[in-house]
Amino acid sequence: MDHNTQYEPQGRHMAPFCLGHPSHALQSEETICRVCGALAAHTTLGIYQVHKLLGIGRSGHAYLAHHQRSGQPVAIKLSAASTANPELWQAARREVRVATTLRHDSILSVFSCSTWSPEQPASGSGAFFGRLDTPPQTYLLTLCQYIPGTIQQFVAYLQNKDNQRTLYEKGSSSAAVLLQVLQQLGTALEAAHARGLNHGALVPGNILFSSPERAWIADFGLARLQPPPTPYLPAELYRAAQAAQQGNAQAYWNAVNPASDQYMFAVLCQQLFPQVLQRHEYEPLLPVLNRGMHNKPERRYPSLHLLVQDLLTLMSRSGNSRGMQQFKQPNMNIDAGWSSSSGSLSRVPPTGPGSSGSSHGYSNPVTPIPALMAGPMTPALPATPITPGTPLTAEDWEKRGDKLFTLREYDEALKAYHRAIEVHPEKAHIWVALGDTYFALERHKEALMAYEQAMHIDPNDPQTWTNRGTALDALGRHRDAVDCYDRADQLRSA
Ligand SMILES: Nc1ncnc2c1ncn2[C@@H]1O[C@H](COP(=O)(O)OP(=O)(O)OP(=O)(O)O)[C@@H](O)[C@H]1O
Repeated sequence: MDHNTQYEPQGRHMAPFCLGHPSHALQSEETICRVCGALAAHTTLGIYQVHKLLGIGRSGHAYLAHHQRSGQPVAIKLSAASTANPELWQAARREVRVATTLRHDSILSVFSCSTWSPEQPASGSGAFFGRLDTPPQTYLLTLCQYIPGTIQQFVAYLQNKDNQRTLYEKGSSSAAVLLQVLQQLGTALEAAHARGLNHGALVPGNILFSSPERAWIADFGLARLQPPPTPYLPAELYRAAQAAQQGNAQAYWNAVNPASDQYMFAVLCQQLFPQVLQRHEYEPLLPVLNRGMHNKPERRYPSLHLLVQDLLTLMSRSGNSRGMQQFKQPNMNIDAGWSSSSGSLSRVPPTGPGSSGSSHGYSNPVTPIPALMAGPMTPALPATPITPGTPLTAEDWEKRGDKLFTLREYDEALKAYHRAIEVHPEKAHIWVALGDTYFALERHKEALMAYEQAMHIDPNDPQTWTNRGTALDALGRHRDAVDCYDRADQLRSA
């Protein structure tokens, strides 16, 4: 039975009907359709009114909703209770928060992740966010950034002859745009891996586009709740996926890792290339993808950015290098650019000793595939533990804080950031880092105070507003939180 993602009701005073199938009749008080499980049109969830079904994924429905006062669009996802157990939900919520604290340009922002039950009053108080006591008929409700473009639209854009001509006139090409997007996705995944986060289901529905040149990965923390279908599932996860299908979702949750994300990324590339590139453009790239999809995880690339780097180098070398020169600029070097000039991520430190002087620049030669195939996987986190030393400068303390945060040693990270702040109380970004750390420890009041201190120093940083909103959400102050998100949006679009 096909569901309906096209229908967007116009009037506000129509008889209630199901957003999934307008023909399904609903009683006036019904919020969820008893036939297909979709929400009724115009359902109000707190201060948002649901307008349209965006799609149905493995674990639930995604909707477009609007903030009732400002009209700001958001995406709301509802996953039914049967998709995960409460402990896993808690873990998912933690991961969602950590993913949001990454503040990566290509990781979808999640505003809140909580529970909702249709029996609760659905309008007015904003009290739809429940606690995780998981009563029956509870849904995991995720409120996140709405990103209108799909991967299908992206492909259609690059296939369009007029667009190809326009890109050509600008000195670019479909290949260059595709690679730019793959690079964004690659850096997002790498940033997540560096924080110990694995995605777990890089399926097309989880790749969104705010413009043809700007891609986002959705559902960090949520995607892992359910295994993806073939061809995205790597062989090493079959058993865990089977266990998940038999009710042990934890098995899949625990089994995903950076190498399995790399596999799925390579599968996505394999699907995209023939649709966007000429055969002579993508054939030289297939060995790279084959390595990314190797049956043995240890034979894949040590990290995803090496895979992207090889794609990039090979594409630049092929006859069709129009628009590729941009990727050779120094700030596209993943390691060197991640913390500052690429603007992609503000707080992810280099992931290993010596990585700041990295040799992973895109202008480097192709990684020799056979030579590395036999090598062990490079761990995403520093192999050597951080030994207590005597850092001399505030910058050292800050770096130490970053590293400890990456290692999830939040208590120690707190100490390090406090030391950095003692010297540099005027640096807003350290207060934000401190706030993120308190947040990771679920010390929400202190997180809020740290974010507010950062805002006092720099009131115009949209990310600080978003983080403050997340802390307020966690403290149950949902209306204040939404005001923060609104302000963040205003600042971003200013
Ligand atoms: N934040 C968002 N903004 C805009 N559209 C979205 C957003 N999130 C999801 N969608 C749309 O809704 C559809 C369903 O999303 P959902 O997350 O439920 O499943 P999926 O991503 O397609 O698959 P999966 O469950 O395997 O992750 C997506 O395919 C996408 O088109």
